[in-house]
Amino acid sequence: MREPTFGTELLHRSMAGTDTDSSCLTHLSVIASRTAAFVEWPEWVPADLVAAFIESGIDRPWTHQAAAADLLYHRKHVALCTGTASGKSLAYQMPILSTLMKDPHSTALYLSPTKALGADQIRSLTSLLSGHREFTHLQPCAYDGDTDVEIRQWARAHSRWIFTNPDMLHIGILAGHARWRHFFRHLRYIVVDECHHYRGVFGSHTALVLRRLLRIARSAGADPTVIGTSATMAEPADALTRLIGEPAVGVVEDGSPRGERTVALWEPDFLPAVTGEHGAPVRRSAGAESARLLADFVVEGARTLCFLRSRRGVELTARQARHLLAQSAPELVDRVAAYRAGYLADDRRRLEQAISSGDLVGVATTNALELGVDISGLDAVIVGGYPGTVASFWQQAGRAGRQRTSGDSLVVLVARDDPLDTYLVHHPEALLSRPVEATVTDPTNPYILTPHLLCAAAELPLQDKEIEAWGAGEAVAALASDGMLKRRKAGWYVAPGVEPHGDIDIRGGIGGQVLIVDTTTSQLLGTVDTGRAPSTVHPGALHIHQGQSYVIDELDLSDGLALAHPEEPDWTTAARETTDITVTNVVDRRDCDALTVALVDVDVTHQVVGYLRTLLSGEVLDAVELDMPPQTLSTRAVMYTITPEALEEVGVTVGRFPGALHAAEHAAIGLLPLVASCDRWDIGGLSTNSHPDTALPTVFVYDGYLGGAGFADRGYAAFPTWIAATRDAVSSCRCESGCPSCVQSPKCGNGNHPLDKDGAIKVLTLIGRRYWDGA
Ligand SMILES: Nc1ncnc2c1ncn2[C@@H]1O[C@H](COP(=O)(O)OP(=O)(O)OP(=O)(O)O)[C@@H](O)[C@H]1O
Repeated sequence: MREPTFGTELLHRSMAGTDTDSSCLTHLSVIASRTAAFVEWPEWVPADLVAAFIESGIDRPWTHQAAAADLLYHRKHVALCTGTASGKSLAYQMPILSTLMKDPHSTALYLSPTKALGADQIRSLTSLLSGHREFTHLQPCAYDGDTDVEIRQWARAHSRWIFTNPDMLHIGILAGHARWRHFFRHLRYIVVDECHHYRGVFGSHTALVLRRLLRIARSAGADPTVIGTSATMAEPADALTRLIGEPAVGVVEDGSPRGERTVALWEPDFLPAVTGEHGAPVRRSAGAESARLLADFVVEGARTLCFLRSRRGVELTARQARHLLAQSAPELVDRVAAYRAGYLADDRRRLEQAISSGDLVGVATTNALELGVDISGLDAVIVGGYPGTVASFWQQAGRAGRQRTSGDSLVVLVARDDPLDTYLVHHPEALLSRPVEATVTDPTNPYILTPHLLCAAAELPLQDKEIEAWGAGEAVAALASDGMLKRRKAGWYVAPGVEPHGDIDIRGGIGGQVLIVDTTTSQLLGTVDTGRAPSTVHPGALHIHQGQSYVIDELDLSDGLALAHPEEPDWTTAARETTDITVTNVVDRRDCDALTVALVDVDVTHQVVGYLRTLLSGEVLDAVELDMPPQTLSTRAVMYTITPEALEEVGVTVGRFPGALHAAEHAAIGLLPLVASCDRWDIGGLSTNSHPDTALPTVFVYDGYLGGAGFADRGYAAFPTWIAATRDAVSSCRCESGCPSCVQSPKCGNGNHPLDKDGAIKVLTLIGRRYWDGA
């Protein structure tokens, strides 16, 4: 028998003497520890800098740090992909600080997807440099939405290492690059931290912002080298190459030490007396189960981070854990807290210190603490609900075991009542042995590319060879015929009066924005893009802002306003919408006799018809009807058709077509995130007995972004894997005739009716077989 590990012992102790059901544990595995591989400091690092590193506690670099640093120093773009807490910062600090010390003009730019992470990096850099007069001229400085106007001016004139994010780079730096001429002329390094974050629409926008950055730096006479870092990046060299549009070298051999990590997969049991939609059984929620584990671990003295998907989930889980502790160990109640986005930097720092010092033993958090935060001494991580990607799962898992002594840790994934989570806790290899997913980006999506072309032309005239390199010939021709771009001798210019930068929301919105306003205080709570407003901020919708709940009173799409008031109801809402699809173009197709699978361009017309109010226990409270205007989205879809004869042959009679296809569609939407790094809310679907464009039983799964964010393309490329996993998920679910863990969808426009679970298994089996037969 295997020796008990730190993790198994902790789990065992926590479960002993509680009513926790051990049958919830579906899998347990142990990832072995690893010892450090050190090398000497590269000879090009100045002695003063080596002394500063040693003083900060780093005696020698690990192998991967020196390898990546050396490549970067010698002007090769590097993708560094090594584990969490493997000291990726040192890998770029070495060459950047060395060059900045040797060449008094050179500059560097650091980009992170969040402001908080940039602030952490500056803090650790400042602490490294403090007390060394020879570094005072480096002046690292943040330049983001929180930076005061005077500091911005100062930073432009004096800072040699700017810390910013892609949003600010786009709107605040590239848009006014003339004011940054000195900085760009000497730009030697660009750090793109936490690269795996740049996926989907945000990734495509960032890829174009980076291309614009490189061309501006080059036109100013510089030739910067890029390092991209991540603990969880598939094919790192290719991923960085796609992101910056230039070849990069990968460094993946990890020389840092690692403790033993025990991973447990956990499926909460069905609740005995509760039923959901159409009488379906309901499982205990991932949040409630996570709170129970959090309280148990805290009682055992294990410092634990518990990740939840929503801010509200964070608040509720912390509250519930404290409530449980009040009964069993009241002295520990105040050692548990909630952490959510929206905290000020100082509060966040205090909280991180309280976790590091052990004053706080348990913290429930959103993914705000997932990225690169260096908190030491954590023993356990609870992942309350699969976070959507394997990459995120490992990022969250990697927050534990960061202490240098043993570094042993326990990670528990608690499944939500949803097909993907169900699948993963019963197929551990699909989570634990699968490489992290490739980041899906598509910078040639014309809806994303076109506005960036205007920005690029406004920054510097566009050259034909750049247009070719960006694959932008058609988009430029369209802009020219619309009179937005004009050709002159020096290249393409924007037409007078065109100011394109403000029209881009690089976090995903394409098109207009709806402002969400609290009518009791007139405070702006946030924005949502117009296309998504009817399904997210419809009247009656629950909206969460920084952990506070609001209920929407009114949505005015023409004025771009959603009005809300604060309220703390004990229910959540999910919009119900109907969908129509028209196929506008077949991009690729594969005919396998009775089955056709195709990648198609489509126009999707949505109409929100109501919403469902669900109690936090999972019980459905009621369904409310709504009449919202229809909206059309041009995007990409994966589509399959099956002949009626083939369906009947496998025992799905005509009367069962709608339920079988509908259930197969729901489950496939739930499982697409397995093959494309997306969230189930990024995609939608439609199934029909006979579609006007195909005259056959047809299922569509479409990308929820204008022009597509690459998710449907990925589903098409991985179609057989995706369908096989979907079939497995549905058939391994223990419910009788369909539940949220397999074929029910939280956003179904038809109230999850009709659904035929057995029919779906037959359809999915049939597709899998025909696809391979047609191979
Ligand atoms: N060569 C080294 N020897 C000892 N300690 C080191 C070494 N390099 C880095 N460290 C320490 O390891 C810790 C983690 O470093 P860092 O935060 O840079 O890791 P990371 O790889 O960026 O982590 P994540 O991916 O989780 O953000 C820091 O406390 C750092 O001081």
